[in-house]
Amino acid sequence: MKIKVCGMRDRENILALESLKPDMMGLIFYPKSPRFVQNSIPDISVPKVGVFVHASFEEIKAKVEEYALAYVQLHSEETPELAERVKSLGVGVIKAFGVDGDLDFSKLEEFEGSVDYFLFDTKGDQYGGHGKAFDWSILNKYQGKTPYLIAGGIDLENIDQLLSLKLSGWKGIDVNSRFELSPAIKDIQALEKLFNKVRNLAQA
Ligand SMILES: O=C(O)c1ccccc1N[C@@H]1O[C@H](COP(=O)(O)O)[C@@H](O)[C@H]1O
Repeated sequence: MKIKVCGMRDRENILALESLKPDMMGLIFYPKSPRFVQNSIPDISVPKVGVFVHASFEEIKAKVEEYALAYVQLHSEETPELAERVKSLGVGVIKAFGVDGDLDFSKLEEFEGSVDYFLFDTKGDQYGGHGKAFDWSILNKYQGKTPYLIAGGIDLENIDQLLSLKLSGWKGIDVNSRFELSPAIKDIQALEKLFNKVRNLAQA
């Protein structure tokens, strides 16, 4: 089970998180986010994911180069054509979809083969980072080939329930605001508890 920690920005906090060896670390390049990254980021061994909302190919390319991103997360209404252009930069692509009471699975089909992961996040009045979970049981209907991550309000209260689910295609979790002490500053001790739960389960 992969663990992505998103919304990082602060140098010391990033270095502390690196010691937990997450599979991916997310940097948010959306100016309206309280986690918007404009500063430099320390060199780390963890693959970095740039999160974009309504960004052009040129903007994404510039950040891929400046921050040595391993993945690009497209978190708004992007087209499969943009996803393919981004992939041609040599990065992995994560395409996010908002989930509320329902999810139109046919919307995913046009991205099959163009992206490395889907990411299912709770639909809300902002693009992400609202800290609310969706009803994960909807993912029992998933029949696609692309592996996916689950995001949206994951915390120490609901992780046991989430980890008890058997969902086809599910490869990881993405955590963010529910582990924050303040915007973009994560509680490393709380994350360590989460990592232990997820990794103990993987060994069971
Ligand atoms: O966190 C943000 O500010 C944000 C802004 C715009 C797009 C995505 C954003 N974050 C993503 O939100 C999900 C889940 O966050 P949470 O756990 O519910 O707080 C995660 O995929 C982040 O990448």
